[in-house]
Amino acid sequence: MNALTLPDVAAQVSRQTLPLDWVGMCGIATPVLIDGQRLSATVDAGVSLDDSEARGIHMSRLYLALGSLEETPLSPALLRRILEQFLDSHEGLSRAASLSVHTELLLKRPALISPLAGWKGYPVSIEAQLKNTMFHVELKIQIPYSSTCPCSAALARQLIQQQFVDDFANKRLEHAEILAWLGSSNGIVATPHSQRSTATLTLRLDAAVDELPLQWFINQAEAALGTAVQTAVKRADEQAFALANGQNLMFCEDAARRLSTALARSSEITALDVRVVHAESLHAHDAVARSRWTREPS
Ligand SMILES: Nc1nc2c(ncn2[C@@H]2O[C@H](COP(=O)(O)OP(=O)(O)OP(=O)(O)O)[C@@H](O)[C@H]2O)c(=O)[nH]1
Repeated sequence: MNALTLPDVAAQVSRQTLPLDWVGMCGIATPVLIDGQRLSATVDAGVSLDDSEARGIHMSRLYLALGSLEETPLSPALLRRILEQFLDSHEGLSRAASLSVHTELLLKRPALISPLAGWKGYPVSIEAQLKNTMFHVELKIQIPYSSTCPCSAALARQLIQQQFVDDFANKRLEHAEILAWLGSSNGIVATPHSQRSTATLTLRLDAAVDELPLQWFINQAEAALGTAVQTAVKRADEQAFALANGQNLMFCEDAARRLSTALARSSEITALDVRVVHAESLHAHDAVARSRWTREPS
């Protein structure tokens, strides 16, 4: 038996006629090339099935079109070429195609003070769509950071003041005694709560952008947030981190506003969705804020 005699169910007419919005494969394993790194990724690839009578799409044609992902650096142009192959190989069946690449970008980050550095992983998804010649790319990036509650800091400061009143009431203030008190556990009788937090940025790239500026967006976001989580840490780095957090108190609302304002200045994007999650240590639930923004067409 040769290939010509193999039954082809996809080519049959469907008994139920109904177009489908999306048909494809999710979780295809592949290497991808981003910023000179060869990364392990999973891909979701699909097309619409607009021919309501066609039994199925041709999944092998989508799968084979993904071959260039392991050889060519990932870019909007490459994603577009693959999506065009999806549609060319489904002529008469499909008018829309989409491709999502999920991976983790690894960036080496220096310590705050010591000459150390370490790797940090940033989960990213690159999602491309082609429909009626309209092509667009969205980047989804997750960025971990640290946040200290401003309300908790104010309440802790008040308790420290109260302790000072209790310990020094009706006493002559001696510099050496106060210095020693500040270094004791009474001098910091309460501490504000802080938490590891996550910002998820969804950015729609302007059609003129011909690269994937993932690192640039991550750097912009971390600069806006101010207290990125660290990699290699010695005591000097931990002390600098404690100072940075003390000078950078923020509610989830503050974090969402800072990110939205910082990224709205970027001409590379036409739409932005910022979602921040503060995994509270005060509560068993999270504090969450969201900001969405779309550039008006000029
Ligand atoms: N459409 C469809 N295909 C499926 C599904 N699950 C598995 N497949 C298989 O995907 C394989 C590849 O399909 P095709 O691309 O049509 O393969 P082919 O007919 O050898 O390739 P062409 O000659 O290019 O059409 C087939 O063996 C299908 O059985 C499904 O749910 N839908």
